[in-house]
Amino acid sequence: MPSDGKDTNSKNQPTRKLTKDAKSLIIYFSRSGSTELLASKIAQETQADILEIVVKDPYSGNYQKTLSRANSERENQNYPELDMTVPDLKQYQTIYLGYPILAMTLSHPLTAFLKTYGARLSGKKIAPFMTEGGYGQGDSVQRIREILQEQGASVETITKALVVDGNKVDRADKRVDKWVKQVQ
Ligand SMILES: Cc1cc2nc3c(=O)[nH]c(=O)nc-3n(C[C@H](O)[C@H](O)[C@H](O)COP(=O)(O)O)c2cc1C
Repeated sequence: MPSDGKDTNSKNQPTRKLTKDAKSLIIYFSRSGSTELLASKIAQETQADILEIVVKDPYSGNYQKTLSRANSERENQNYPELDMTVPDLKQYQTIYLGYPILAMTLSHPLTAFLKTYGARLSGKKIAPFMTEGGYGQGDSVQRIREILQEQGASVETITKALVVDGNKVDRADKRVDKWVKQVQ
């Protein structure tokens, strides 16, 4: 599995663009910036608002430490505490949900977000997108569905997911364009 090195997105200011009129919102978590780059491409195509998920205790820049933490969070179902405020989301019809695959599954900040705010996504079109290191989407979309159901959110529409290799996001424009058109 490729290491993504020392970098960590937690040192950047969280991205947050919430307007009065947008009908779509991109909600994403990114540890080392690849999912963030993909989210910015989707934002360019859709003019959607953007809400970055921020955790209180950021993941380490070290691959092994992050892997241990992600494994332990999964095994103990002990998901990270978030450090953000979330609006009521009523104005949005489509929610693009973005995350990296960490330890074969949905990143746990996304899990925490859905477990806390999932009910606010009820009745909306959910469009999952992710970056990964070559092992694919794992059970992540299934997890999104399960958690939303647990939260009592109605989940008729989860679109086909966009899955992009984290090292190839800069070359993914055509795929992003095609996927966004399918979602809309
Ligand atoms: C701790 C850790 C675990 C990972 N586990 C997987 C995995 O199970 N499957 C996979 O395809 N990629 C895995 N990756 C690769 C990431 O999904 C990939 O680097 C992703 O683009 C990172 O996104 P980000 O830069 O937005 O944080 C892992 C990366 C890290 C750091």
